[in-house]
Amino acid sequence: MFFEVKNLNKRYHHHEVIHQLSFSIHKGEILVVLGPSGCGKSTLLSCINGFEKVNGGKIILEQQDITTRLPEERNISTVFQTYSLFPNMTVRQNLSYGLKFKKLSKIDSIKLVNNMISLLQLESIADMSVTEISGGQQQRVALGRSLIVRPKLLLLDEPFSNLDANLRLRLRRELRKIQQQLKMTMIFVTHDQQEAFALGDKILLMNNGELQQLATSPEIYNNPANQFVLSFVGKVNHLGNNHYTRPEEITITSDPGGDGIITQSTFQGPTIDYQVKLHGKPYQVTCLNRGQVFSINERVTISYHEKEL
Ligand SMILES: Nc1ncnc2c1ncn2[C@@H]1O[C@H](COP(=O)(O)OP(=O)(O)OP(=O)(O)O)[C@@H](O)[C@H]1O
Repeated sequence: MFFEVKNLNKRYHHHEVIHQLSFSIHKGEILVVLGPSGCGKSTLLSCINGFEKVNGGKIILEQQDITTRLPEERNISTVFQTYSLFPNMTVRQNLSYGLKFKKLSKIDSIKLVNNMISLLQLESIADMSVTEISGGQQQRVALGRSLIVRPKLLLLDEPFSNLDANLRLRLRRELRKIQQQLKMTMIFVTHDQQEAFALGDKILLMNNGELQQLATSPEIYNNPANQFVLSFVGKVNHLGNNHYTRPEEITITSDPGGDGIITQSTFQGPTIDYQVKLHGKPYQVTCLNRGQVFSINERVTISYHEKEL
């Protein structure tokens, strides 16, 4: 296995933030760490990159135990939410900064910087100060600065959360492409489910410092391991005794004699969200918008398959 975390424990004073966490990653994979605010995602990254000491367990990179190594001796790079670029330098100078410690010839350094500029499409802003470029461009430079030193493992801590929705989407796609081109192994932290589903080869879902499920996006969504996972990813209608159905698994049919009644309707464009009341119980329903729109107070019948945890 390329990278392994075994029985990791981390405490701040007496507060245990990570408890017996174990997982592994293949080379060239993106693992997305997903979980609610405060569940320990950033702390996990800090233990992996060595900014924080662990209280138990092992961290192994390419069969080498790196648990107690200094951050600069781990061959791991981190991209943060705040870009932390050098404000008095140009894009090119920011990119070349990390290479100073690499004992490369000047020509090789220039070549690597130029390659990174073209990989990240930064040609038109390469000689501008980083204070003069947009947030999306700054984040691309921060990514480039981490990639240029060719770490064995790249950690990304909510790198796109300061950017608007469209830019996030674009950078997510670009990151995926670059990751595949460079065959880079990455751990990407987010609390955004859509981002996790779109990016992760695997998703590690955490709560209160404990692993809840480690699986692909479809597995997590379609076969949640427990109640926490079921409720954390997507919407759900709980039917009692660990039975449930997802809103998109319910079909509505217009029926003047039906027992269901439409009580809420939210038009989303490609989909429409309804609340249907049936025998006093509200059901969340998501329908593909195929032209039929149900009205509030319209009588309907609903049908669905129950699933069991
Ligand atoms: N340096 C620290 N000293 C003491 N407690 C800390 C420290 N850093 C984090 N914590 C606590 O550890 C817990 C986990 O924090 P962490 O930042 O890892 O969570 P997170 O999942 O990354 O949250 P978010 O999504 O909000 O960034 C929180 O209860 C936090 O208050």
